Amino acid sequence: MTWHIIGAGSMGCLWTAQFLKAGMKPTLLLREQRFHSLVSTKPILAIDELEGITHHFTINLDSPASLSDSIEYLLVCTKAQDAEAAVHSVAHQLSDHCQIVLMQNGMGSQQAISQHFSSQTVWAASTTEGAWMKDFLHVCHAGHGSTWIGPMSSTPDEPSWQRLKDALEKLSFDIQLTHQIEQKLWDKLAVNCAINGLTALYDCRNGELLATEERKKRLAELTEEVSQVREAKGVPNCGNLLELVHQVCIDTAMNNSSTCMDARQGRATELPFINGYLIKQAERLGIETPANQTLMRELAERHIT
Ligand SMILES: NC(=O)C1=CN([C@@H]2O[C@H](COP(=O)(O)OP(=O)(O)OC[C@H]3O[C@@H](n4cnc5c(N)ncnc54)[C@H](OP(=O)(O)O)[C@@H]3O)[C@@H](O)[C@H]2O)C=CC1
Ligand SMILES: CC(C)(CO)C(=O)C(=O)O
Repeated sequence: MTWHIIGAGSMGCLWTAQFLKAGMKPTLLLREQRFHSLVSTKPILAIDELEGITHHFTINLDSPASLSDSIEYLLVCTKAQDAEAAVHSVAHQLSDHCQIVLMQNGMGSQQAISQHFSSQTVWAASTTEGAWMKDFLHVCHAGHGSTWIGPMSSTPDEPSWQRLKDALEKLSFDIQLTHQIEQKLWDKLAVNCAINGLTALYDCRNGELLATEERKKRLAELTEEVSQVREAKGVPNCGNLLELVHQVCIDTAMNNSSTCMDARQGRATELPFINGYLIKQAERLGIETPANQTLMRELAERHIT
């Protein structure tokens, strides 16, 4: 069984390395230009493990336009704003029974892809694994975590669950297939709605959001609005969301959030799929979200979008 991974950034390289470590032969799909610049080289993927060891693997690279294989398992590791285009770019090669796993933060891209690719089985993942890129095809595994994967499309039949389970079973990551992926996505959305935008606004580490009463108040207001929308959509709360947000601030105290890093580097952020998604859902339900709207306005004034 062969996995194709699209997006050769932190997550794409991290997961590709896991398949290689497990003795599988994944293909990593690059953007056309990047792929063609590498055609005459023998590409090596390097991963710095948390334990201090660096592993090197020779790797199969390809690009959406050059690809001749049919795709049976596709792992999508782009940012949320690029995910739909990435899946469309390989649509011609997706087999009818292809399993597509979406690794994006935020929400909205998963729903759009699962609606469009209704003949394939679309799964969404939520992960607490952490990784960052040291260089092109050189990834650092920054933190061990867990990954939950569940169906976005109407519940897949038993053979589809089994096929996905089999395709992942050799990996040493903690992976749980779940019927409750929507709850996991909403938990992560609450964390990202509260932490990501504020860290970009204050240009601070995650832990510094707990440093003043004013920041803690904003965390609480942002999280409360996520709770209200989630409840109105009928997604059960599995615990206290604000406690979860505080715990993530503590556990990742020294980290700069992905949005803070994107803002520093003048890149587009995933906020339209985080606070932007929440605001749109709230509008449909007639719920006010002043904390999230104020935050998005303040960020836009600083050209963080
Ligand atoms: N890094 C982490 O620790 C974690 C990340 N996540 C989530 O995982 C997702 C991926 O994040 P991450 O890996 O960090 O992001 P990166 O920006 O590091 O990687 C995304 C990669 O996808 C490539 N890409 C985008 N569109 C295409 C396309 N059409 N064809 C081929 N390649 C494409 C990008 O290329 P280019 O640079 O040219 O655009 C880039 O190399 C995000 O939603 C993120 O929030 C979740 C948990 C942890
Ligand atoms: C959990 C958190 C906030 C960790 O930094 C994250 O998901 C991100 O940075 O995007």
